[in-house]
Amino acid sequence: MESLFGDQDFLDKNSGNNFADIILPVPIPRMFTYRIPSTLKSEIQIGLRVIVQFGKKKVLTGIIGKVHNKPPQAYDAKPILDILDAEPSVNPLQIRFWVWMAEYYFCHIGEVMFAALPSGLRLSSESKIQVNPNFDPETSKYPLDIREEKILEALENQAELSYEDCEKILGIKTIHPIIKSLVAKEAILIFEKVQDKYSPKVETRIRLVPGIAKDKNALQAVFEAVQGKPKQESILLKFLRDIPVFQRPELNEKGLDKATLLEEGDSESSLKTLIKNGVFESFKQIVNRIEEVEAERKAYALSSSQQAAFDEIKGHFETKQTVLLHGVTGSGKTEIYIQLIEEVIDSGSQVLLLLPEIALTTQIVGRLKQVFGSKMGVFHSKYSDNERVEVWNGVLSGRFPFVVGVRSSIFLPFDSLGLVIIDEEHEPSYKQFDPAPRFHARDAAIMLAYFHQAKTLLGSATPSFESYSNASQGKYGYVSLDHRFGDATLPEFHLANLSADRKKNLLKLDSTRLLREKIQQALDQQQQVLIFQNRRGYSPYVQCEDCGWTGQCVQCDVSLTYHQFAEELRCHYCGYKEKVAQSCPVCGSTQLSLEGMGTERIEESLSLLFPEARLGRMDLDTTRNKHGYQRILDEFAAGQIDILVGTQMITKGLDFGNVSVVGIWDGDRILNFPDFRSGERAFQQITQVAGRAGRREVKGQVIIQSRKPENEVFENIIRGDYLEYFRQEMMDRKKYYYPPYVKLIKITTRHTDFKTAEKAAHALHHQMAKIPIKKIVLGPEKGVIARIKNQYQLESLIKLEKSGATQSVFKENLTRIIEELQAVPDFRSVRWVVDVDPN
Ligand SMILES: Nc1ncnc2c1ncn2[C@@H]1O[C@H](COP(=O)(O)OP(=O)(O)OP(=O)(O)O)[C@@H](O)[C@H]1O
Ligand SMILES: [Zn+2]
Repeated sequence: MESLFGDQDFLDKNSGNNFADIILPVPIPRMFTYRIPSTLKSEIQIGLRVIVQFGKKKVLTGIIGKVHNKPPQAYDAKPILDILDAEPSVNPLQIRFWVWMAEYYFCHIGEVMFAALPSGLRLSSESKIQVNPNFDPETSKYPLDIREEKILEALENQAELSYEDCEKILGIKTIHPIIKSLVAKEAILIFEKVQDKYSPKVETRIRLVPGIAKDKNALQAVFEAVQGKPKQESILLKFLRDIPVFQRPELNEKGLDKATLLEEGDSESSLKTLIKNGVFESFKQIVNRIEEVEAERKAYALSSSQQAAFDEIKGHFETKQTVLLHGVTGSGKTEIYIQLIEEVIDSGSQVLLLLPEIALTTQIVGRLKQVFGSKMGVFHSKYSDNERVEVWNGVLSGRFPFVVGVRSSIFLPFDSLGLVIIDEEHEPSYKQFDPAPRFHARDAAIMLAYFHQAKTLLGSATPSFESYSNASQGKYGYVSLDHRFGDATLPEFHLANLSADRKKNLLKLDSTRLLREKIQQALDQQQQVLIFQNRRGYSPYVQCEDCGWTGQCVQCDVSLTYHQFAEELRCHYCGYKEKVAQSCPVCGSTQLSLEGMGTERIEESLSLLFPEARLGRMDLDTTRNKHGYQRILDEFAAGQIDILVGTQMITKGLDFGNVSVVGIWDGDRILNFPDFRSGERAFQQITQVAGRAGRREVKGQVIIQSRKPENEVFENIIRGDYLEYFRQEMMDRKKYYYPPYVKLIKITTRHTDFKTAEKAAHALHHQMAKIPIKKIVLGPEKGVIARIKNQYQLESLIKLEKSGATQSVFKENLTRIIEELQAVPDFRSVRWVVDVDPN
């Protein structure tokens, strides 16, 4: 990858420049240029929040992206009205990264900004203000003037005010100087929506008043006074047990959290009495939401092959930015990461470790926490916004030199990354599907590392073909670990023939005899079993046996999945639900049958087949709340579940010693993915889930059920022959022009009316064909799902040669074409969604 623009624009501060490009929270493709008034010149800096006028009436808050001396050609630059903060909110490297992302993924820079900023810092077309919860008028260093006080008064009655509200309250036209001053005085915060407000977590703490804490006689007197009042006495004793005031006076200073003091059931009113009588005092303190955990162990010593891999990685880093670590499942990649991370943070640089989905990888996060303790920040997708702001601030303040996070953690305010690690780099979930920016976190992270001049390590047991081919061409360093850590060996594979079993009447509730036997053996030896099926719910189709009717979503062209627990039919695309009909809505027949197996139904079948086994299920439906996933994992780890049925959630990173059997319920379903990557994905998915078996002493066995076990993909997987499989597939990719040989761009045309969508898609196609570069334009064709949420989807696929220049020409033209089409009256409400490097 190459930088698309020069470095100097982004690195220099303002040196007599007259113009600034501002990133605004509005849907315009690029930054907008404003004039820097001479009064602000000395303060202008990249990353500062500023106030500008946009259009006739709107006043917006934006971020300075660039300063320069080129006046805009198409319009007269308006002046920047004011600067909001003394310090920039984002650093120049971040801005540079945003610009790259908007350009590469063909979206608005405002959209990137929106994805990147936690809402506490986010800007929108209607910024609002709230009281800063840390603000205390009594102790504030900065006196407020009358108008400022008026605004704060108004905020006492109303949680939030818009700029316009403020203007009305004061009866003036230009509110921004006052807002700015209030922000500078730390009296208010600017935010976007009420529910996004950042509020620090406040704890009430209790301590002995100084007169008592420093005087044994005074304390003695207190004890005498509470004699006969056992409730008060008990609180006093509890306090002194936790805080030995005379030996450790500093602990009394810090106080004891009120909740802890009262946790053994002591009464709140007795505590109040003690406070009223001048024994205790209470005070408030802002605390971290993110728990502090001390490191509990040192990194393990590496085995000799791990050490060799570690040395090779570092050797490659001498000459290459990126290295691919191809290590089979259970080879101990995580321990190698740990050593590298330690080295880099010891040298004073930052480290980012990306994981496909934190909730799905709590085990690895736990292992890292043991080693890095409170130096490590965790950036979850299930975190609340407040928690995100704390991680953001932790990176800024240096509290977290190391962050483990999901794809959006690439936007954190790093200023000196030394290393970025992307674990399970092949994972499709690294790609953001919706909304824009539709970025691939692996590719974006490589770019981010490049901007920081940092190294990137990609780790996987089943590398993506993109990365493997980059490695085989020498663009990336390549390091391989081909056996498991310790004495563990790779699992043994068996194919179980569904068709043959059916003919011989051996099939029971869709399970083959072989699978049942292997499960039984595992249960007999107190070993655990994982069953994988990539389909949640009970059954994916409800069908009328008389007329063939199937239950369809009213808004999407997909069949509804039956969920037995909820007794509902649900659409997995839009969330539509309906109660199950007792009879067919078309012919009235009551012969409705449930076709196909989802995880819910498999769990039920297994409980019938193995009544003595304890079953568990892990899928989106059982893990919706924040701790659902962890609970199931804990039960599994504690041996309270014998057979765990799950979707792709059970394929990632699980490291349990007692799993001896992995069953793949429907191997064919994995292969039948309507996509050029289906083979690659099948290889990855099956190898990964199989890799959960036999990770310690017990030998692992994997059973794949299939109607067509002779498929050669299975053969390659079973032989574990990644390279052979890669070679075969790459020949096809080359022949039919697919990545990594070409660059793909998918454009989806959406509209509620099919005819309009079709017309618009053809018009687009026609225009794109005229762009004067080498390319292949396919389509437009109905999407895999022709209609989602009442929007028809038509897809065009563009294949470009892999050169930066070609892509720029194409994207420039595409911007123009879409703008022109949007001006056509018929197409005004058509939406075009551009997806670069689609999954
Ligand atoms: N040097 C070491 N000393 C002690 N234990 C180790 C060492 N290296 C790895 N292990 C243990 O071996 C097991 C497998 O290692 P790890 O989970 O890191 O493998 P992995 O390559 O990440 O596997 P996967 O790709 O399947 O997730 C873990 O339980 C880990 O704690
Ligand atoms: Zn739907």
